Amino acid sequence: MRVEIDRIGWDAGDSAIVDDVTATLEAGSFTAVVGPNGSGKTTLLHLVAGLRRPARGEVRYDGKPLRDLPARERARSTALLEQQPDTSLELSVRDVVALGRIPHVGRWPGALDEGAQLVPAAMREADVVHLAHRTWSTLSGGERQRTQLARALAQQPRLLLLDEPTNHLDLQHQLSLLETVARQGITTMAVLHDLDLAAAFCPRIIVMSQGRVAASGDTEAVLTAGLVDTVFGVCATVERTDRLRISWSRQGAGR
Ligand SMILES: Nc1ncnc2c1ncn2[C@@H]1O[C@H](COP(=O)(O)OP(=O)(O)OP(=O)(O)O)[C@@H](O)[C@H]1O
Repeated sequence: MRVEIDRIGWDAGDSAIVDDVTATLEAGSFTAVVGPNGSGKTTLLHLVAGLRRPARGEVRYDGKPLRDLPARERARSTALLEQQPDTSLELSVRDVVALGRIPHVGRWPGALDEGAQLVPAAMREADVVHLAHRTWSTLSGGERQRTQLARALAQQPRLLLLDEPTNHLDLQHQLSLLETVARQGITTMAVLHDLDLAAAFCPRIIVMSQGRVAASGDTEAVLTAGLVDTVFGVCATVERTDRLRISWSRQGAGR
């Protein structure tokens, strides 16, 4: 799915939290959204998901204004992984993953029948097969994160929106989660704090600063040492070896 974000804005009281943001997510592309704390990344993700309605501008899915899409169609096409999924669920991991089928079948436990093939496949992809019978509330943060990814994959969305998906994950699982997402070929937008991971996995990037786009486009062109200093206030080294690498050295002068 191709997503156009066209001059969108969203306010809280008198403050513009997201302002005049324009970007395109090409079909099948993987885009990182980076920026300092409070720069509007999660709000932007929610606007693209349709959880918030822009006060200005519009979001289009394959050319159709998101506000005109029926809620069911939007729920089928878009999967959102939130930062802090609910912790009080008493469902098993397999049941949580099967919830991903609800937008398609519209009922429970039909979601489990219909997902007979897709649910285990998604669990294998996200490395949670061994947790199938564990209760959600007993999982570690990283196990929850991977279970939520399996739920999203079981949904077979056309747009995947991830809010800090590598939060809580050990290094091996950070890499495997991003590799798993990248090989799906689904249009994906992920809020990431780790610039090196964004550089390694996301060919496209949107850099947010104070609610606006500070820079966007091809990650290799956008992520320069100067930009990292200006936006994050950190001295960084950007190298192109086998891949684009970002390493920080110390606080910079930019902010
Ligand atoms: N409903 C709201 N009312 C008032 N302020 C809000 C509201 N939602 C978000 N904000 C403010 O808007 C700013 C952007 O929030 P947002 O969560 O989008 O930032 P972020 O870039 O995702 O931050 P972080 O990296 O810390 O997760 C923050 O200062 C936040 O406090």
